[in-house]
Amino acid sequence: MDATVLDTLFKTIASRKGADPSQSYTAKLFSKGRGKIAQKVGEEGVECVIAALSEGNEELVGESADLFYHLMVLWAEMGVKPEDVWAELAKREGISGIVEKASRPKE
Ligand SMILES: N=c1c2ncn([C@@H]3O[C@H](COP(=O)(O)OP(=O)(O)OP(=O)(O)O)[C@@H](O)[C@H]3O)c2ncn1[C@@H]1O[C@H](COP(=O)(O)O)[C@@H](O)[C@H]1O
Repeated sequence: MDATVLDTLFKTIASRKGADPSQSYTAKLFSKGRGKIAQKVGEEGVECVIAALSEGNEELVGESADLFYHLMVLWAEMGVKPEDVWAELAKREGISGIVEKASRPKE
């Protein structure tokens, strides 16, 4: 993942808070609120699944970009910073998902 591209995108997204919704798609999303933004993240996730199962790599790349964009709008809406997510990923580096799952407390 190229975190620089994502960090730049996040700064652009954050700069759209309070901007004119008729001039900026991001500002339009912010004006619609958290529910709509979260819904868009879900839709783009489903579109990634459809691209992978019924379309092809080109479509998957496009839908993945849509997903990242909408997810970052959700982070900005919620006050989550990209560094928070990068730090969480860095914390997991070298820890196998299988080992992590086995270490969870039994419910
Ligand atoms: N990366 C993106 C990006 N990816 C996807 N989209 C928009 O996301 C929308 C997704 O398409 P859909 O068909 O799901 O949307 P829709 O049907 O219009 O949406 P709804 O009716 O469901 O609300 C399209 O309008 C895309 O243009 C994006 N819009 C903006 N960006 C980035 O954000 C920057 C700022 O954009 P503005 O806020 O518009 O200036 C841009 O320069 C880009 O870098």
